[in-house]
Order: sequence, then structure tokens, then C-alpha cells
Amino acid sequence: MTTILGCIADDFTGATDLAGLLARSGVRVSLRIGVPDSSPSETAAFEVIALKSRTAPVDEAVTETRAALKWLQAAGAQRFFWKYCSTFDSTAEGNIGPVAEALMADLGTDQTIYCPAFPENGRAIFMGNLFVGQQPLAESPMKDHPLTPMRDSNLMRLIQPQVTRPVGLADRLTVAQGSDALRNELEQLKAKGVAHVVVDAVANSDLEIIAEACRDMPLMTGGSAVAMPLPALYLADGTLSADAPKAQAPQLGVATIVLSGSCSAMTNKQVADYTSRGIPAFQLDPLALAENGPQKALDWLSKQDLDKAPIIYATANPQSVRAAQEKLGVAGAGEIVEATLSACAVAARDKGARRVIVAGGETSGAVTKALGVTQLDIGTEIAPGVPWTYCQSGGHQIALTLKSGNFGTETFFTDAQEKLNAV
Ligand SMILES: Nc1ncnc2c1ncn2[C@@H]1O[C@H](COP(=O)(O)OP(=O)(O)OP(=O)(O)O)[C@@H](O)[C@H]1O
Ligand SMILES: O=C(O)[C@@H](O)C(=O)CO
Repeated sequence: MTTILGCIADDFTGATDLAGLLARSGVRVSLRIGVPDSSPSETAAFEVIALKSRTAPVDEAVTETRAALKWLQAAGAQRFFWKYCSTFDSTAEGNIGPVAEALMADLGTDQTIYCPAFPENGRAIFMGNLFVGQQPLAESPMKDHPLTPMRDSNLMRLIQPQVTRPVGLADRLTVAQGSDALRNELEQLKAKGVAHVVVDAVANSDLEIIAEACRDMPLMTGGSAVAMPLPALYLADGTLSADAPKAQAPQLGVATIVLSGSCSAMTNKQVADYTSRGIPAFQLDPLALAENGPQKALDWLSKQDLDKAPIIYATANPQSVRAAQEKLGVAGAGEIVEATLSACAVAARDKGARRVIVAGGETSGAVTKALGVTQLDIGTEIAPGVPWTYCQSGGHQIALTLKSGNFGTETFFTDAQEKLNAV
């Protein structure tokens, strides 16, 4: 069917996050890994293109995003959503601002909004300042992110150096007055030449007001949550037909593999919870992998009963990660782990795994590529921002979930399996 909303995300787990929140509506959401080579066919009402552009050079990110926009326009979309991280991860050079300005130029629009708030995951914006739980962004663990350390919490100050046109704020006091007041404020800012408007939101009810006010903008930008109300709004006014195709869940076997390459605080807790249940587990050591390669892990995997949902993980505490990085380099350690988890994913699929659970954004990119996955349909949600997806891999239909490092609760790996059992 004709695509109603065309979305572009700057990383893979971010793309499944957005797709999962749109899929809460029950309508089919399709996710493409990279810009498809072929012209659009069998498109869904909501199409999400996952890029890996968050920390790419600015020119590369802009070029790729423009190509994604073209593909979505060919699919029929007239409204677009640019998804970045709910913690506004970007370098000083970009890429959030330059990409937004390029999309605005291509769409011939002179204003967009910025709303990374995701209240269900503790991300709120007040007076233009982004909070992670109770901490300002720049005091949260994001201040030490290896690639995109966030050292300022003020979104206007973060955006201004990344763009050429004025930046402004529609604050919570306006949002609290409702969608007409917000629309009015946006018009007034537009009349003053403000092209980039940060919009405050601390609760889902704010996001509903913002979506209502901005639904007809050619381009909205934000975290996933501000897009969540859009399907219901499109259904209510008939833009989206009530009999648009629904998400379908295939029946798949229970053979499962869990692969974790994220070292976030939350993933460390999730791995600790899962391994404490006596589930078969294999811990990858990057230094041993550098010396002996992945064979030991693959041999271990070949002997496992996949119905017990074994886990292979490199997840480790910050000291161990630093020790590996000192010897192998940050990129070197990452690549060895990603290559091994990718090889394990393929081996597990070939051994019969039809449920694949992956933790970590970079890890998800590597595993998805190794599994040859290009298109995913979004299924049931496990935790806010983490859905199951269904896709083809090596001639098999599989269920795949890609968990962002910080998302999910401690019991995520068991929650994921229980969710699928209940479908
Ligand atoms: N023990 C380890 N030592 C060094 N590097 C590791 C180790 N375990 C994993 N890594 C690497 O750390 C990186 C983790 O990044 P990844 O994006 O997968 O997780 P994340 O940052 O927690 O997730 P997200 O991007 O969703 O927040 C990967 O490149 C992975 O290969
Ligand atoms: O918005 C978020 O926090 C996530 O979807 C994300 O972008 C993970 O990298």
C-alpha cells in the first residue's frame, strides 16, 4: 500500500525502537536495513529505513539520508520523520542538524521540530534541557559515551552549531495549553525566521499534543516517542484506512540464541540475571579471541540444545572493557567481538535457531548484516522501544529482536521469550 509516513533512523536499534512504537497501533510497519537497491514494492503504511549514520562523516550521513528520502518519496510518502537517539547522541559537527537541514531543503519546508523525549524510558525535555531520569543529560552516563560524549544538556545550544538557520524553543508552558497553542507558537516562531524548534515534553500526554500540532509538517524530527501518536491520528481522520494491513506473527519453533555485545550498565544486569538462572552460557574474552579466533565459541555452540536458549556474550564491566581496549584498541576489540557474535548468529540459525535475541546497537548492525537480513516486519513489543521483528535469513523465517544497550528491564532476555510464547 502507499506509504503514509516515511521514517529514517540513524541506527539499527533506534529504527526498531521507532518501528515498535508505531506498531503499537496494530498497523503493519516495515523496516528496511539501509536504502533498498530496488524501487519500492509491497510497501507498508509505515516504512522505516535504518541507516548507520549516527557517527558517520557529515557528508556521508547527509547523502545516505537523502537517498533514503528519495526511496520513501517513491513509496508515496508525503510526510517524513527523522529519528535520532533519545539522548540526542551526536558529535559537535553533527549529524542531527545537517541531516535535518538537508531534508528540509529537499522537502521545501522552512521549519521542523526537535523532540527526543521518551518518557517511558526516562527521557524528558524541560525549557529545552534534556534529562535522563532525574539527571541532566550532561551529568548522566552519556557524558562518558565513547563516540558521542554529551557534555551539554541544552538542546538549543547543541543544535545551533550544527545548523545555519535560527533555533528556538516551544516550552512546556505552551505545550500544556494544547495543540492549538503550540501550532500558534510555531507560526509565530516561523514568522521570526526560526527554522529549528526544540519542543518540551515530559509525559506521553505532551507528546500527543505535539503530534497533533505537528502531524501535517512535511518533516518532524525526534526520538521514537513523539511519532507514537501519529498512527492513531491518521486513523482518526481517515488518512490511514481502518482496514490497512495488520501485523502478522508467523509460528516459529522455540530454538533460540541470545547474543550480547553491549556493555551498558543495563545489559550487564540483564546478562547477570539470565546467567544466574542456570541457562547455558559462554563468555567471550576479546583477548582470547584475538589469539585463538572464534572456534572455541562455535564448538561450544554446536553442542548446545537451542531449546534451552543459550547465551553467548562479551558483555563485561568497564574495567574489563578498558583492559581489552588498551591491548586491542577500541575499534579492534569491538570488531573481534562483533565478528565472533556474527559467526555465532549464522551458526545458530543453521543449527535451527528461529529466535535470535541481540543486545547492542553496533552488535545488532553486525549480526543483521551477517544474517543477510534486509527487511523486517514489526511484531509484539517486549519493552518500550524493543519489539520482536520477523524477517527472512538464509531461506528461513526467523524472529529477531535488536535491543538498544540501555533499554529493557533486568529480565529482558526471559521477557523476550515469554512474549513470543504468548503470541
Ligand atoms: N568485553 C569487551 N571488550 C571490549 N569491547 C567489547 C566487549 N564486549 C563488547 N564490546 C564491543 O563494544 C561495543 C558495544 O557497542 P554496542 O553498540 O553493541 O552496544 P551499546 O553501545 O551498549 O548499545 P547501543 O548502541 O544500543 O546503546 C561493540 O563494538 C562490541 O563489540
Ligand atoms: O532513542 C533511543 O534511545 C534508541 O532508540 C536509540 O537510538 C539507540 O541507539
